[in-house]
Amino acid sequence: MDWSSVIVNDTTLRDGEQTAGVIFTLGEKVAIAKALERAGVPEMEVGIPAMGPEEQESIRAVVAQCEASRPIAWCRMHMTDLDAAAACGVDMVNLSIPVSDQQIKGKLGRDRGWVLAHLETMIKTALEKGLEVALGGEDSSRADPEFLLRVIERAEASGARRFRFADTLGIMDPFTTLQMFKRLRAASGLELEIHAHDDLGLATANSLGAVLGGATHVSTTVNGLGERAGNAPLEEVVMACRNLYGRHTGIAPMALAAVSKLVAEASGRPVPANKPIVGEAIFTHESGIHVSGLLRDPKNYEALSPADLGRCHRLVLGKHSGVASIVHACNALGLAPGEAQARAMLARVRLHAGATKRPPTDADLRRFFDETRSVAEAIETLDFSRPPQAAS
Ligand SMILES: CC(=O)SCCNC(=O)CCNC(=O)[C@H](O)C(C)(C)COP(=O)(O)OP(=O)(O)OC[C@H]1O[C@@H](n2cnc3c(N)ncnc32)[C@H](O)[C@@H]1OP(=O)(O)O
Ligand SMILES: O=C(O)CCC(=O)C(=O)O
Repeated sequence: MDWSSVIVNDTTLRDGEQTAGVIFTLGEKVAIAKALERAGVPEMEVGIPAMGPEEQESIRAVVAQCEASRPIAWCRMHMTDLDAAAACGVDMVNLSIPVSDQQIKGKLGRDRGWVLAHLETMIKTALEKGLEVALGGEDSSRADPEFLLRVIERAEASGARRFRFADTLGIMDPFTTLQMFKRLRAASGLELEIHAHDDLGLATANSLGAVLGGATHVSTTVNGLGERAGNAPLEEVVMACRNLYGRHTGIAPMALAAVSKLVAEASGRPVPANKPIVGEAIFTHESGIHVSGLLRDPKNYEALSPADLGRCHRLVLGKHSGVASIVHACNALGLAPGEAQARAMLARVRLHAGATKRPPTDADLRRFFDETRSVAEAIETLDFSRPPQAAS
């Protein structure tokens, strides 16, 4: 295993499209796949062949354009699903099976013995059809860990190359995920993938826990699309693996913004302004102390390098600005207020922000400059060494 890298399996086109109300046209699917491939995403889940001819057509179209990325189809434990996948031209499937007692009994009406026997039959059949197999353990986080180990052992003996641990309901935390993956890693030589959902806002953290515990692969979706609260966002996983652990994904940070924009438009799910990595406002600063610190040295308030992402810092004026912000904004307009005038302008900026909830425009700032010039001049000529005169 190469512990300096992590392999991303992006499932925007499968779990991402399962977001309620989201649907990609064939053209959008191909465009997203191309963008992911250009960005350096090595694997992508491209859809569910069992859904029928239309889905199969779009899978074939995506497969046809994949050169560097490996397309993977999602299948249930049905022969017909495998046949449909093979007909789509993929050479690898994620063959999914519930592994928690809750779902084995409550969803499939089966028992553990059936799961072990059936996964063996299905993996062997897939291999005979020329399909490599990742066994997807649906609801792994609610499974009995001892049974999970038996599932993985049987999958390995049957010829699967990977086991995917799905936290289907997003109920894990990073610490238990780390321990779980250490245990699975110690027990098996298979590739191990984490598929994390974000119901508790922990999908990225749990994916990192899995990576530290020995996961070789991580499922992601662009902008964190996916069932309910979504999956681990591609952009967060890539940047956190790189910046925190020096683990490379081969995915270009510079490409993340464009992929995010494309998926936001195609999905009709806008990206919140403060969304980590790709949000429009993540490098925008208003607070006086931060702006003053940034102007002295950007490293004072830089979690990520905006340049790595093809971005730059943006400074705006508002209620929380300080004098340094005002002077900087004025200088950019060729204006040079002294300290007293800058303080007078700051009062105007705060009034403006309170009244409009917007930063001042350049024209507003020029007006504040003109309006405060005489006040500032008057203040600057005051002689504070003389006691104030009593009113007559
Ligand atoms: C956790 C996940 O994200 S799993 C992926 C979920 N994604 C989707 O469901 C999106 C696409 N789904 C579909 O288009 C449809 O549900 C289809 C084509 C897969 C199946 O459609 P239908 O035949 O109408 O079945 P329906 O959706 O009503 O029920 C699902 C069936 O799959 C079965 N099933 C669920 N998981 C599995 C599995 N891993 N292996 C085998 N069968 C399974 C269910 O038991 C149920 O079977 P039944 O109808 O014989 O009782
Ligand atoms: O089949 C799998 O590997 C996982 C399916 C899935 O999307 C999930 O359980 O959340």
